[in-house]
Amino acid sequence: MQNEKNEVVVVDNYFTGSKDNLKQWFGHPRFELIRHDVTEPLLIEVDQIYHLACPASPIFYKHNPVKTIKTNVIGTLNMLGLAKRVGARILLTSTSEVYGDPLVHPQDESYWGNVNPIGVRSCYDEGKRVAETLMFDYHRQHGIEIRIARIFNTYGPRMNIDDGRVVSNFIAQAIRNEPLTVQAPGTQTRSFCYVSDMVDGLIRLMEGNNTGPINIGNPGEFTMLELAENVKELINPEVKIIHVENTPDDPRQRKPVISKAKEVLGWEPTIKLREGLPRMEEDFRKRLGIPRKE
Ligand SMILES: O=c1ccn([C@@H]2O[C@H](COP(=O)(O)OP(=O)(O)O[C@H]3OC[C@@H](O)[C@H](O)[C@H]3O)[C@@H](O)[C@H]2O)c(=O)[nH]1
Repeated sequence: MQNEKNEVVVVDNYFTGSKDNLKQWFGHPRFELIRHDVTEPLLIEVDQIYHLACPASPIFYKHNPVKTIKTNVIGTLNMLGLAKRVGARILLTSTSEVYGDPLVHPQDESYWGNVNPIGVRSCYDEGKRVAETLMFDYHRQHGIEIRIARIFNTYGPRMNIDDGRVVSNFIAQAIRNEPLTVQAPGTQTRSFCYVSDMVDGLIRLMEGNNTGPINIGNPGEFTMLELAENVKELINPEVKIIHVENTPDDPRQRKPVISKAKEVLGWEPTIKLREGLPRMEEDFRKRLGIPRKE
C-alpha cells in the first residue's frame, strides 16, 4: 500500500479528527483533503472507500447521539450510494460494541450480541448494527463489494489527548501526575489493539476476498484496574489510582476471538500492551511538552 502510488482523498468534518495529524501530507501531489460531513452526499471518483466516519469514544458519540446515529445511518447510506455509483469496494469499520454487554465470552463473529436498543450507548451500538445491515443489503441487492471489520478498543500515537477513552485518559493522567480514574467496578475487561496492527488488519481486509464481518482486535484481555497498574508501573510509579462512578450499560467483558482474522487475512497483532503504552507515552509527552524525569 505504502509504495503503490495510490491517490488518497481524505474526507473529514474534524468533529474528532485533526488537521495536525495530516499535515505531513499537505502539498503531496497524490493527497487531497476535503472538509465534508458524510451525512451529506459526496460526489467523487474512487476505487475503494474506507468508511471510518463516526466518533468512536463513548464521551464523543454520546455528546450528540442524534448526530451519531445520522452518521451511522445516513452517512453509511451516502457512502454506499457513492460505492454503487462508481463501482467502488467499500470497507466499514464496525465495532466490538455490536456485541453489546456480551453473554458469550470471548466473542466470535457468529455471536449476535446483547445490546440495549434504548440506552445511552445505543446511538453507537445500534447505529453500527444498522450500518452492517445496510452493507449486507447493498451487497445482496446491488452486488456492491463490501468488507466489514469489527474493531476492538484501539490506541496509539496521534490519538486525541482528550479523546476520553481509557488508554489515552490513563496515559495523559499519568504524565500530568493526576490520579488515574478507574470507573467502577474496575473488574470490567477490554482488549487493546495498537494502531499500526489495526491499520495492517484493515488493509488486508480491504485487499482480500472475504466480506467479513471479521474481528480485528488484540486478544490480550485486561481489567481496567490491571491497565491502571500497568500505566502506573511503566509511566509514573508515584501516580494515584482512584475509583470513580461509571456510566450506564458499560460492557463487563470484551475479548475477540481472532481465528477468522488469522485464517482469512493471515493477520494477528504484533504489539503487546506493554510495548504499545510507552510508544504512546512518548508521543503524548511531546505534545504536552512534559519530558520524562530521569
Ligand atoms: O477514564 C476512564 C475511562 C474509561 N474507563 C473504563 O474503561 C473501559 C473502556 O472504555 P473506553 O471509553 O475506552 O471505550 P469502550 O471499550 O467502552 O468502547 C470502545 O471500544 C470499542 C470501540 O469500537 C469503540 O469505538 C469504543 O466505544 C470502560 O469499562 C470504562 O468504564 C475507565 O475506567 N476510566
